[in-house]
This record gives sequence, C-alpha cells and structure tokens, in this order.
Amino acid sequence: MCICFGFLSLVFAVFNLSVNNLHLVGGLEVGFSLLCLYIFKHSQKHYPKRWHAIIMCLAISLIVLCGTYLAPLKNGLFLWTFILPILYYLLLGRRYGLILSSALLFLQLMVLSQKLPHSSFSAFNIGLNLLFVYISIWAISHVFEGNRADFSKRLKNLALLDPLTGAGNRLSMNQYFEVELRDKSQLYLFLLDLDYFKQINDQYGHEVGDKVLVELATLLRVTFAKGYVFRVGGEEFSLMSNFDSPQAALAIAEKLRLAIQNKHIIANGETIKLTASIGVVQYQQQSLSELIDLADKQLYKAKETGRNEVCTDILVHG
Ligand SMILES: Nc1nc2c(ncn2[C@@H]2O[C@H](COP(=O)(O)OP(=O)(O)OP(=O)(O)O)[C@@H](O)[C@H]2O)c(=O)[nH]1
Repeated sequence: MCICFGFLSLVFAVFNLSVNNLHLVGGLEVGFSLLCLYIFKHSQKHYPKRWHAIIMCLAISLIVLCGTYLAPLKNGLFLWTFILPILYYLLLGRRYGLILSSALLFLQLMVLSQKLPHSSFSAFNIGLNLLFVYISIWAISHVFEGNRADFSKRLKNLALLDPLTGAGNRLSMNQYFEVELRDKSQLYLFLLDLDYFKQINDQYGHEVGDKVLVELATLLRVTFAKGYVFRVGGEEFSLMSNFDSPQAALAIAEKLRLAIQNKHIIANGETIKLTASIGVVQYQQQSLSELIDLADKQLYKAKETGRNEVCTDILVHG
C-alpha cells in the first residue's frame, strides 16, 4: 500500500508542480511520497508502528483538503475525499475511523462551501449528492470494519483460549512468554495439577469433571488476578506472573493451594473436595520449555511427597 500511494503521490506531484502550478500541493505530495518510502523501508525490517498509520492518514487528508481549497473544482482533486474513510477504517480501526471521517466531512464542507457558487441550484444538488455519497461510503466502512473486528476477535479467541475453561491455551502461553511479556526479571512460573482428578471423573462422570475444571479455572483467575492462567493439559494449569520476591511468589502459591483445598463443589447433590499440587520456579534466562521442565520436576516432587503441596527449587533466605 505504501508503494502504491507513494508512487501515485509522486505522479500527482510532478503533474501539480509542472502543469497545474499548485506548488504547495505538489510539495506536500513529494513529502508524502518520501513518508511512504520511509514507512515501507521500516516495515520491511520491523513490525509496522501505529503512529505510521496515523501520520499517513493525517498527511493524505491534509493534501486532499489543501488540494480541494487551492485547485479549481473541475480538476476533481476533491474526489479523493471519498477514499479517505475507507483508508481511516482500514488502517486505524473503528474509533479513529469515526473521529477522522467526521472531522474530514466537517472540514471539506467548510472548504466546499467557499468554493461552490451559493445561489446555483445545480451546485446545491451536486453538494447534496457528494454529501450522501460520502456518508454512504463512511457508513459501509464503519459496518464492514465493525464486522471484521468482531470476526477477528472471535477467531483469536478460538485460537488462543481453551474452549472449556476460557483460560489461555498453550499457544497463548507461548505468545505471552515470547512476545507480550517484556520484563521477565522477576518472573515466576507455577505448574498446578489437580490431585486424583481421574477419581472424580470415574466417580461422578466426565460432565462433573468438566464442571470442576471450569470452577477451578475461575478460582485460579480470581486468586491469581495479578498474573496469567493457562490450561496446558487435562487438569494441569500453568500460571505466570512477576513478583517482588521469592517469598511473595511462594505465599501466593500457598494461598492458591489453600483456596483449592477450601473449595467445595456441589454436583449431583454431593460435595466434591479438591486438592492440587504445585511446582514453583523462577525464570533465569531459560527458554519456556526449559522453565516448564523445571516446574514439572517440582510438581512431580509435590506429587511424590503426598500431594496437596507446594514444592520449589528456589532458595528462600531469611
Ligand atoms: N472431565 C474431564 N476430564 C479430563 C479432561 N482432560 C483430561 N481429563 C482426565 O483427567 C484425568 C487425569 O488423570 P491422571 O493423569 O491419572 O491424574 P490424576 O488422577 O489427577 O492423578 P494425579 O495427577 O497423580 O494426582 C484422566 O482421567 C483424564 O481423562 C477434560 O477436559 N475433562
């Protein structure tokens, strides 16, 4: 898109500078071409930045507004106004699309009211038609972008959330660890596994087992509100958060263990009691799979020593 707009803008710049004598508009168009070139170069090496899209939209709007004001209407430069709502919604989403489209409409109406002859009925007719075309394109862009955003959110949820519990899945854990979590200096990972969950399934049935998993995930999210909860296996959850100290991390792990122990789930008129084993490790420059392996060792230790335990390899001083 940058290449396409940059090239078009350069062609118009040459035309406006050499034939139309619109030096300001031509200059702006040359500037816009250079901006497009810069953004194109940047986006080849890095993820595109949001301010690039904002600057691009503002720059092209300025060119269209200046062009409409300075060039004779018969040049048709103002027709570019109609693609701008599409561009705003495409590049900036619904909120900015709405704000910029209304601002552009207001400014273009001011500019055109200076340029269209006031008394002429045909000018009034043209103005009205242009207004309705603009509003129609704007409305279509708004609805289309709304549908696209909802659809993309639903797809993202399908890809990243565990459908049963609503907790993040393995993929979202990887994404969180590798991309979103920038400061890992105080990161701790808990691996939590329900004890004797097979017995619950066997005794009460799979549906009740599912209900237990859903309630457990809710309890984890509430008790571990500071961090992120992912379901990484049948009845196994991984939790990640930064803590000020190992003591603080272990205190929360213990709080989780007690909350699960005190949780009573009613199913088929019976009360189901739960316990969980938890392995806690601190991040020290390992990869995610290495960190999980370490946490798994601690979890195994907790299972071995009788379950309903928190185990860790962190040395706590004092
Ligand atoms: N209801 C339900 N059960 C599941 C789901 N995923 C895995 N399971 C069950 O979870 C149980 C896990 O059993 P085990 O690995 O033996 O673990 P456990 O009985 O909790 O024993 P320990 O972990 O050693 O304390 C199996 O019975 C699986 O069928 C699920 O989505 N829903």
